[in-house]
Order: sequence, then C-alpha cells, then structure tokens
Amino acid sequence: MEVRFALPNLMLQALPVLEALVQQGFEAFFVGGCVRDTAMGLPIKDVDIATSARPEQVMSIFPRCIPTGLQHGTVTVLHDGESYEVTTFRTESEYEKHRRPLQVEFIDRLDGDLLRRDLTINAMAMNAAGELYDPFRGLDDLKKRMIRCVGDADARFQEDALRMLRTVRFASQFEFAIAHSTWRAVIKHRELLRHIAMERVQAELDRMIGGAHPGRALHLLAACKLLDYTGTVLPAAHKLAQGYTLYSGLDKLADPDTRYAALLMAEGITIPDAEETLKALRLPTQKMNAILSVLSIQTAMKQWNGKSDLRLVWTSLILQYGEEASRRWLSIAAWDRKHNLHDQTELLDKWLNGMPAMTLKQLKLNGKQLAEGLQRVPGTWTGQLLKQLLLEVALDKLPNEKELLLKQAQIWNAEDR
Ligand SMILES: Nc1ccn([C@@H]2O[C@H](COP(=O)(O)OP(=O)(O)OP(=O)(O)O)[C@@H](O)[C@H]2O)c(=O)n1
Repeated sequence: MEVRFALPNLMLQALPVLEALVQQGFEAFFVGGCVRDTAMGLPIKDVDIATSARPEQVMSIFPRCIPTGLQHGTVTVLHDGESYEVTTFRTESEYEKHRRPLQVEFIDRLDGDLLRRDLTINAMAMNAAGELYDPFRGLDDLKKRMIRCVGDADARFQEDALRMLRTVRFASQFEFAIAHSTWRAVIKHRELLRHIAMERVQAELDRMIGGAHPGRALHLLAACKLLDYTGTVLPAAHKLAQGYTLYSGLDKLADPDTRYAALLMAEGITIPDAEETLKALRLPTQKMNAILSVLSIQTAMKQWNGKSDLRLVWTSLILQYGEEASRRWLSIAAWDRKHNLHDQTELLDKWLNGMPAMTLKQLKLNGKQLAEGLQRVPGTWTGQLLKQLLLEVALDKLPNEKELLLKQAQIWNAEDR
C-alpha cells in the first residue's frame, strides 16, 4: 500500500467502527463508492465497511446494530447517530437469473471480496490510515478516466446484468471512457437486462437522466441499445434514448422530470405512448403525472391555431396542469428551437413572472372568504367558483379586487339557485 488519502469527515466519523473491529483482531476496510469518491476528491454519500468478522461477531462487538441481510453478511451498525453497513468478506456464486447470488461464502481475505465487485474503480479498499488497497488497479483507471470490469467482463455481467447499466451510468457520471473489453461484453450480454426488475432499471435510468451528463448517458444507451432489452416492452424507450441527438444540451434543464419531458417531446411521442413507457418504467405515479402534464401542455401548444385567445388557453392549461408543469414546459420550449414556439412562450413567461391573477394563489379572494361572503359551507363548489373567477380576471373581464370578485360570485350564485 503506497498511496494514501486524507479521510473525509464522513469516513472519520465511521473510524471508531472500523477501529473497534481491528482491535478485536479482525481485518476491516472502507470499500465501494466511498473509496472511489475519496480517491477522486469528490464528496462521499455513505460509508461501507468490509471485514473478516462474521456477522454474529460483528453483532457481538456492536450493541446497537440491525441484522440487515445476515445471509449476505450485512449488519447495519449504529454509531453516533449514523448508520454503517458492515459486510463480511465474501465470494458469490451461482447467480439466480443474472440478478443475485444464490450462494454466498464468507471468507477471511479482502482480495476475494474485491474480486466479486463490478468495476475496478469500485473494487478498491482503504484502511483506517487512508492507505489504498487496490489489487485491480482501480486508481490507474481513475487516472485514465476509464470504466473497466474487474477481471472477466463477461462473467461480471452474467452474474448481475444490472452492472451493464451501472457501467453506462458511471461512464456518463464521470465522463469516463469504457474499456473495449467491457463495452464488447455489454453488447454481447445486453439481452440479459430483461431479467432485472424494472424498478432497478428505472433507478439507474433516473440517476443518468438526472445526473450531470444526461446527454452522454443517452448517447451511450442509444449506442449499445440496452433499453431495447428491458423486461417490459417500452414503446418509447429507444426513442427516448435517441432524443439525445436533438437535445445535447439536456443538462441545462434543471430537474429530471423536465428532462424526461424534454426527451419525450423531442421525439414527438404521443401521450399514450409516453404514458405506457413511463408506466413500464415503474415511475412513481406522481412523477409520471408531472411529466405527462408537461406533454399535455406541449400538445395543446402545438395545436394552437394562432387565432383563439392564447390567454384563455393558458389560463385553462395552468388551472388544469398547474403552475409547475407550465414552468417546466416554458423552460423546455424557450430553449427548443425545433418547435418554434416563440409566441406561445412570450405570454406565459410574462404571466408566470408577475402578471396578476394567474394562479388561484394570486387571486385576491380565497375559498374561506368566498364561503363566508356567500354564507355557504365550503366544499368542492368553492374551488370551481374560484377557478371561474380566475378565468374572468385572466381575460381582463374582471379586476382582481376582492369586493368585485365577491360581487361577481354572488351574481353567479344567485343565478344558480
Ligand atoms: N451490481 C453491483 C452493485 C454494487 N457492487 C459493489 O458494491 C459496491 C456498493 O454498491 P452501491 O452502494 O450500489 O454503489 P456505489 O458503488 O457505492 O456507488 P453509488 O452509491 O455512487 O452508486 C460497489 O462499489 C461495488 O463494489 C457490485 O459489485 N455490483
């Protein structure tokens, strides 16, 4: 071990856990992402520890712990308000459907444990002094900016097919190249991705699309066609990856949902196709609806004939899909030259940035005041009436003043009865 790194704070906080294991005569190292990120000078997110101690020995050393995954050797140790995954050195064999190991054997040596890991940059360990243990030359690959499987790439992907998506994710996240042998193995084994639960696929995809270099991720995905081999048919997934060619500046858009919407918009995917794809990807309903709202606004804007009153169209769109979706659409459309939506964006931009009474929040009459004014019990009618008032204000038919709004509401209320 000749290379040594200063341990970042999170690892220093975990040091007593590592040291307690060493004091009891066991080997213990920091492993995985925290070592990789420290070697890269990046902030770390969590700390994982690997040890020669067997799970029951770990549990006897630490009074406060949770037996998270004993059959895989993992115990979560609670220390000083933090939790750390402590996993016994292990080898894995006989993988179930290219997903997870059926057999785990606990071993005494760190080397064997590092050998089972996916990529050289993820197969480094660090001791309490920050000294690097790096039998697969992960540090060299970090310096070369190279993603490479540990040992035989075919075997690594056959063991766990999700690793192919991880390969693409890390390559895009760090803007690294992918070693030839590793890339060839991705192409060779890509159809194994169908064995992986869509939730895990989605989690990786989400991190790629929401990450620092979504364009690079999509470029790589399009090149190896991995998304064509997911378990469920994704009518728009391949197109989604192709969206990269049109939207190389995707990273300019703030959040992942806006980026998903931009990609789907770029390919002109229909709303039912988009819905099917997002559902197949097991996107949480809330996230899916947020993306579909942006697409619905896009459809309405493309259909706008230039004659109908755009203010009316926008008011009803904002009422239907919300201000957030409108802002998302605006950020995409303002930067999307392809669809040439200048007229449509200008007005929305003005409205969202300060024109009166665009949202219910900005209306100078709220539900409580309305119910009191009409001497009625608040109910679903309250929101409906407020929306009606909002439309009038947006169309300049009614000033946004409390008394006048209430008066109009009273007239409608009387007419209804
Ligand atoms: N399919 C997988 C997943 C994980 N690992 C190993 O387990 C470690 C921890 O995995 P995880 O926490 O999922 O990812 P990190 O590598 O820590 O990176 P990040 O959290 O940034 O994704 C990895 O570094 C890698 O050594 C693996 O070999 N194969």
